[in-house]
Amino acid sequence: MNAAPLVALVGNPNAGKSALFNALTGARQKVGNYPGVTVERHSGRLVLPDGRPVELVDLPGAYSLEPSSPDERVTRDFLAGTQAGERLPDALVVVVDASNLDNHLRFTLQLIALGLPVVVALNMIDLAERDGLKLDPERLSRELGVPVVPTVAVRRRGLDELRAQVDGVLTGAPCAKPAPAEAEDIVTLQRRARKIAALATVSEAPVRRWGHALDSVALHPVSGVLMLLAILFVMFQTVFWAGAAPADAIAAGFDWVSGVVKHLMPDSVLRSLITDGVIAGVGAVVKFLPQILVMFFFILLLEASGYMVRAAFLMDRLMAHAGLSGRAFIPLLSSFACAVPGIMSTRTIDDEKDRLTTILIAPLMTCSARLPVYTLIIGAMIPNVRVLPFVGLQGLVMLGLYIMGVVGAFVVAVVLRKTVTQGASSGFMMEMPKYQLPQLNHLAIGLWSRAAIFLKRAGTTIAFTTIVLWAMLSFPKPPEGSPVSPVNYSIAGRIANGIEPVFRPIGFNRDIVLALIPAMAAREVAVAALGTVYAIDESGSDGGEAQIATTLAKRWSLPTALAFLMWFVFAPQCISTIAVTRRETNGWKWPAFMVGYLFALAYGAAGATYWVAKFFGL
Ligand SMILES: Nc1nc2c(ncn2[C@@H]2O[C@H](COP(=O)(O)OP(=O)(O)OP(=O)(O)O)[C@@H](O)[C@H]2O)c(=O)[nH]1
Ligand SMILES: [Mg+2]
Repeated sequence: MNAAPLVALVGNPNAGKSALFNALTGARQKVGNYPGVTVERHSGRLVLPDGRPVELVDLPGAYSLEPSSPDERVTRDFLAGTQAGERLPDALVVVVDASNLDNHLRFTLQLIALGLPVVVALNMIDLAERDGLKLDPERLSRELGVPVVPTVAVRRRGLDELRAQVDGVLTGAPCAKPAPAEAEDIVTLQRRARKIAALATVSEAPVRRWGHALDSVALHPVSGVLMLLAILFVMFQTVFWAGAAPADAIAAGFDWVSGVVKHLMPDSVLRSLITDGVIAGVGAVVKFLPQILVMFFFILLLEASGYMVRAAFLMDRLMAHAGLSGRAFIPLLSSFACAVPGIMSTRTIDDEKDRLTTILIAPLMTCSARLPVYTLIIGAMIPNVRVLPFVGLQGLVMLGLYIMGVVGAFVVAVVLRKTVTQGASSGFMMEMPKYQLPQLNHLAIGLWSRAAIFLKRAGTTIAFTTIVLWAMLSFPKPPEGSPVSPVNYSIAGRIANGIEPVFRPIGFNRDIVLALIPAMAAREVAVAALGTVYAIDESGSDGGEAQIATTLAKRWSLPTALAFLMWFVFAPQCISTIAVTRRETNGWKWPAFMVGYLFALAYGAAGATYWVAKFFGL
């Protein structure tokens, strides 16, 4: 006798399902396990107003029907009727948090579209009222097309009404089912949820209202993308505008130290090591600390204010076009700081192919190590002019390079998804956080830790590589009166001259080849290397660090500089990234593939840039 209808409690995590389950079933509960997984199955007996029993199951909370954990998978399978040993439920009680309505309605809409009889428990009404939010349950019921019962699970409020409505949907003639909606993408779903939530809202406190008003701009497919671009635009303009003066001050400081050392020490190999090697190399990199901090200030600000997750929502549709999971957004976003943590955080993507695609394109996100390279070349080669009153050309070029990386990543993802990592992508569900004023001390701590990481790199990897490079650039010394320059005579110079023909077709000169090889240790080393090369090469002149830019402008043509920038957009110039890819993919196959395709891309893009620029007579 298995006559008792089966009803499931379902909803977002923390909606109050278990509280409601306890209130509805009291002591009549059973705890078991779903076969094959360590997920508990809670069921109990609910008694309808006329005394008939119903089996009530409390499902694990989920954000969507696309599972990202074993718990969510149980919920999905249960609702699809494919969970082993379970039958399809006869009705659902969807529990939503009234104070967080638009977020929770998203899943509700998906659940209603399943076509099972549904009653919505509008739970936590007490918290909503405390927050100054007044809702109209009848209006909500009309918009959703299902009964809505306000409840306060912890105070046992609304339980009788809920039982009556469950009875109603179980016994009532099966109403015309809503046409099972097409699997909607997250942005559309979110927009519908927000609209319904707005219609069901009678009044709300001003703070909540502003948040909603902001969201209607920030999440709109057109105005939202414009807003995102505007924010990025301001960010890059500020990097140049606010970073330039302190950068010059730091460079002047290193020059001063170098001058003092030159004054105190007689001309010797040791003095050259200190001034041309360590000070010129490390100084060339440390100079970019202000710019990096400005950039991280923006990123931390956007994260802390609650905007970043919204940007993720906005990007989801685009990501889906590229065959990427929305979950790839956060790893890709952190790759803007550094691809290493970005690649490690792909562990949250449970589909293997999704994850692999994300790992393979993560190095295309412009990491902060490229910033010194970009800033140096742009500062030296792109005129500091205003295109419009507030729009500097240098900032625009920088934004362009970042966009180039992103566009490149999308194109690569599309290609990979059609070839080596075929498969479908899954959607993205997350709770939308409230907008918040960022806390200054959190920002300060965040900035401090970035600065520490950067300076530590400058003091270790970069200093070490620079010293090795200095040695290879300084020895052997040309004999007195030799017409060959010291750099060309050195080991490094000879190696670079040997490799240079490979890069000549894409417009690279020997200096670039010299900079690229040690830059495999860390991208910033390219800047340090140029600093050291020019310090040794121009040792006749004062050779100060601030002069790299002048030397560059003198020695490089604009097409060469642009090709060099392009190279850095695409090239896998970083050993740590390759190492972490090997670790995360358990083998050499994928890192080898990644390095191969990125070098090919970099070579092609740099070459194309060089020749197009030459063609236009730049
Ligand atoms: N003020 C108030 N608190 C509630 C209400 N319903 C539940 N809570 C509290 O909200 C918290 C989360 O409730 P749960 O019942 O554990 O939520 P859940 O939906 O089962 O969460 P998961 O099992 O994680 O999906 C608990 O601390 C409850 O006491 C309510 O109506 N009003
Ligand atoms: Mg629970």
